[in-house]
Amino acid sequence: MVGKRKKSNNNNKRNNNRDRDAAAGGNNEDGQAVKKTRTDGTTWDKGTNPRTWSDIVAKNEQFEDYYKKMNIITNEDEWKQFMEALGKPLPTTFRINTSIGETMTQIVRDQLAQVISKLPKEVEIDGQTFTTLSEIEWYPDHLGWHSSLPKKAFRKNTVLEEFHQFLMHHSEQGNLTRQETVSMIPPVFMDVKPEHVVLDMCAAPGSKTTQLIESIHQGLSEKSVPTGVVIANDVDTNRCYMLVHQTARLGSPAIVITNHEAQHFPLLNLGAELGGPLLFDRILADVPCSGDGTMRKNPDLWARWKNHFGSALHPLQLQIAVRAANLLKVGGRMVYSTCSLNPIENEAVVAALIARSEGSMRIVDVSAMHPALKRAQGLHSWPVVDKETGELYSSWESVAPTKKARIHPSFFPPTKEFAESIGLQNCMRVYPHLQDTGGFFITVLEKVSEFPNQIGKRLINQAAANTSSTTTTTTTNNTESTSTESPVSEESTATESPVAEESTTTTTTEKKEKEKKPAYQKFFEEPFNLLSEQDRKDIGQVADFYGLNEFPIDNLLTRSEKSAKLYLASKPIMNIIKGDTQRRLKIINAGLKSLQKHDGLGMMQCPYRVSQDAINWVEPFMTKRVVELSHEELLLIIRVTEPMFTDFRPELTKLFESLDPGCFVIKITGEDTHTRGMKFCVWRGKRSIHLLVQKQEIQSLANILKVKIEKQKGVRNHDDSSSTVVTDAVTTDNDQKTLTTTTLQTTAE
Ligand SMILES: C[S@@+](CC[C@H](N)C(=O)[O-])C[C@H]1O[C@@H](n2cnc3c(N)ncnc32)[C@H](O)[C@@H]1O
Repeated sequence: MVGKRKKSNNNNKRNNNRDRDAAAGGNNEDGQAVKKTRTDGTTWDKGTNPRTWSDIVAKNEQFEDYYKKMNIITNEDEWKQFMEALGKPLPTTFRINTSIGETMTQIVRDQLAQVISKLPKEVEIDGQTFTTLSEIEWYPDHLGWHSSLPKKAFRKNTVLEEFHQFLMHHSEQGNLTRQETVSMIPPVFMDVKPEHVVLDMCAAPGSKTTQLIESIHQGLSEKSVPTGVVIANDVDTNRCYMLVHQTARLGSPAIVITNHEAQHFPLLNLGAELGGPLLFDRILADVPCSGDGTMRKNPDLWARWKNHFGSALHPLQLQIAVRAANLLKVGGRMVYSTCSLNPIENEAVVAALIARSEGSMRIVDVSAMHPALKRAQGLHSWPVVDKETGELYSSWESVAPTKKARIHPSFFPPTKEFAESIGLQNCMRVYPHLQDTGGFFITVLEKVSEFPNQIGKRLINQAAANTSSTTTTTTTNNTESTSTESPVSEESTATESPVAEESTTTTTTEKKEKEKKPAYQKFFEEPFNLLSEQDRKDIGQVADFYGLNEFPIDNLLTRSEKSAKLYLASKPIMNIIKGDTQRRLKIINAGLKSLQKHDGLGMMQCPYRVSQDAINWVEPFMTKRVVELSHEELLLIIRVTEPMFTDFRPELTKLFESLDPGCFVIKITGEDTHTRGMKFCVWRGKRSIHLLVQKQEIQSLANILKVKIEKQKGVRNHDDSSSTVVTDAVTTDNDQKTLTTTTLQTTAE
């Protein structure tokens, strides 16, 4: 009898997992992507024929029936507008990145203004009128933009083509991010300050992460290192490498990329001297969801959408939300968001989290923030639909006992009184027809006191006692405290959820299955380390060579024994590396590769070159080897690839001759809005120079500056042998970009 029940429980669990994976749509059980992406950003399921919008029938009766029953929109006319908007492709939207520094941001703004001045307001294509470019009204500081032009329009005339080039070039350079409007919403409600310690729990592919990093970079002076950090986490290792790629474009010393299940994200004890347990000022829980708010971007979802997708993911979503609440500092803010319209993935999770928090979490009323953002209120009630029969349940009590394994009490709405008391209406629902976007759900929450059964409670109290005590010197040793109060053991009691409850009935076979770890759990990244004595000596040499007088050497990390690469990292990252002595945090990448060794070049005075990704952080500290060039001189370097010293004006020829061989930095001066303020790492060879920038980026630069790159003449290499050696031995920058776009498998650095 018992055995039978176990078997049925296990079957239920397997079915639940299968449902969850189907609902999440993005990954199979091994964490591998089962979706493919077209060049226009839309996706299709692997193994099926890729289809475009013209083949899509934007209709699914089950979908319409379900959401009518859910009463998400009660007005019949509005419902029609909603369905009509859902059945159209998404407009192109983007935002200008501010983390590239004030000068570059202004340059991009100026160029955008130039593009806009040439663009007609509207264009007609095949009898239809499209707005070329308009501002996203609610997005702060005129940084968000919206174009309803279809892709094919860009090829129709030269002005639009120019706009297209602008978009392509600046996204590649990391100066702007193409991102769906609704996806920009959660970070702007997080109110991230530069000194904050932020966790993005389900971060890949990372568009919101980049916004969070921008807030950390906000208002920094040129000669500084950020004081905060964003830890961007994802369970899927391959998607973590997408994060590496996405965040590399921004070049931030304030980023850590980790690979954990968000629901088990470790609470690190950094030791008394480093502040004790690592809790967060801000957490984004942009959880895996059924994604039916993205049907405009992923039209294939129309054909496969099922009414049980939402309930399949609810347990995991709740576990992640509970973990987030535990990891948040008291007084800290978290945002829970999904790109789903389903109340079971949305209000139900928020209500269950608050109920479980026993008053320690509250929903923040943000209706006065960003008033131009059109939004609907959170729902107070909804029915739960039986997957097989379509029957509607209004309460858990009315569910047949045989169904109770799959239908959890937390799927149901709370009582009217509870919903009102917690202000469930303050959750935000963004519908496609409100401002021509996808669909999204966002709730801002605040932690007002410790969570019941708060994980790491003793460590937290101890840290609080340490900070308030001015007389006692603490002797708590990091390893001791972890062994006396292991956050791991607390995790299991803290994450109560239907999924966790089910796992108590695991059979031996299942245990064995579990032991065969899925691919995403294998972890073989090289750890990050503090600098050794030898490294510090080498840095002395580097500092002399580049005149790095006040460079923050204490903010450097290495990764391999050879210390081939030095990473600039903000203080909270340094604290994590120092304090996480047991290496519990599975770090894929941390900080920003700033200096890189060029092995095999014994004749070089300085073993390190500056990395192009970090140029904005390193150059302000350089008192030597920075050369100002004009716009025309940059064009020459791009066109000729390896110009000789003598190709430049006499002063420059002399200057290049007087530099020791190795890396130096050029800064572009003058009034040209395309290039003013740009900085590049350049190699000084024996008689010629060349950019230490990835080929692809040089090509994109050439496109926007309308320069034709000349084929390199072989003879030049013979003339200038050192430059040939240099070209072979010194790879251009952004190794990580090449890595992520090609194999996505090896160690990312
Ligand atoms: C909605 S997407 C996140 C989008 C992302 N925040 C952005 O703005 O680009 C959900 C992500 O959650 C990840 N994920 C799924 N289950 C997870 C888990 N248990 N823990 C952490 N991440 C998970 C998926 O791999 C996916 O990358």
